[in-house]
Amino acid sequence: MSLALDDHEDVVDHFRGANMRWSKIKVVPRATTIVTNGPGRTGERRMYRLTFHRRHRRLVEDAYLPHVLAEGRDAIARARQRSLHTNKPKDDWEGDYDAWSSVKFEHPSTFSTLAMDPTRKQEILDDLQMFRDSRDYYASIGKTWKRGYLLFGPPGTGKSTMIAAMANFLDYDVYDLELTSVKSNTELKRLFIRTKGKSIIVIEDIDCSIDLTGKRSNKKKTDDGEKDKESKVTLSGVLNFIDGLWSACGGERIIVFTTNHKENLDPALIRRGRMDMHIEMSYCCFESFKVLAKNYLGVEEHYMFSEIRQLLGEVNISPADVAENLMPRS
Ligand SMILES: Nc1ncnc2c1ncn2[C@@H]1O[C@H](COP(=O)(O)OP(=O)(O)OP(=O)(O)O)[C@@H](O)[C@H]1O
Repeated sequence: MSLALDDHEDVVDHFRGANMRWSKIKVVPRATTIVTNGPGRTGERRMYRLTFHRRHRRLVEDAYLPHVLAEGRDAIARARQRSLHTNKPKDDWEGDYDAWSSVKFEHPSTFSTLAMDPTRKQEILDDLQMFRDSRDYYASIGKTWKRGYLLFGPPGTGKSTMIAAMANFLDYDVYDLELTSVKSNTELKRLFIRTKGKSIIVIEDIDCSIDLTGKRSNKKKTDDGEKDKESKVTLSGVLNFIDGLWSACGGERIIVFTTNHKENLDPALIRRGRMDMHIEMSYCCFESFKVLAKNYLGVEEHYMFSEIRQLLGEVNISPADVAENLMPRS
């Protein structure tokens, strides 16, 4: 729902026993000079006027205006249509503004459907919450408002699912950066500059995208088996991307790397300050199993649970494999 006021229309808001009257007014400058703000505009300004009894002045300054601003921010966030962006190959760009293609972000994963150790889950939630609420703190210590998370663990343990849960929790957009289709550090920089705040920038399987000598990995081969000679994103390009450039682009961005092999990554890439929190996604423990059983079967207690607990202590099985087995079979 959106509300608007017509010119000279009034609306009264009741706040803690006080009446707050909002009206929309037009102000035409008295100066003879005509200021044009675009076609047909003559410098006329429209604004909202708030009228209240003088005895409510402190209430308005200390409580009502902060309340209105917070409500406004929430309304904008609620109305915001979130997007999942993926980078296009450079040849398809019609300019930098066209570097990303976007679709509606509609992943259903949340922290309550995410199966992992509950204590660790709470730590991550607290960390994200703290990040989101720390704009003033980052400004006061002179650091850019950004945070890096490294998600590592075997396939099917929920790294992508965690990213979706983070985006849903924070109400952020997701930029899924496919590094293997970026041809140079300059292109990487241009892609980055086109990202917006309130977003999570994701590089999945980072170890498969660049190698530790700073050259591109040889994963991507041309048809005749030759290495793709055009690929020139380097480790230092990625390091610049993570820290050097942030300051140019404002804040409220999270960057997430995922990998199945943390041990293969250059320590420079994942040191604290770049990847602030390292999160291990591991095989299914009993606590994770209970979340999956509840999600998939609606079962919270079962006579087989003690046997399952024992089995999960003995074998490594990913949450993806457990989930697959909990799906109804035809
Ligand atoms: N921890 C988890 N909690 C809930 N569901 C999970 C979890 N892990 C895996 N799943 C289920 O398994 C599917 C695959 O998991 P996901 O893609 O998140 O794993 P991944 O660790 O990113 O795997 P890969 O390393 O192969 O990319 C998900 O769509 C989800 O349904």
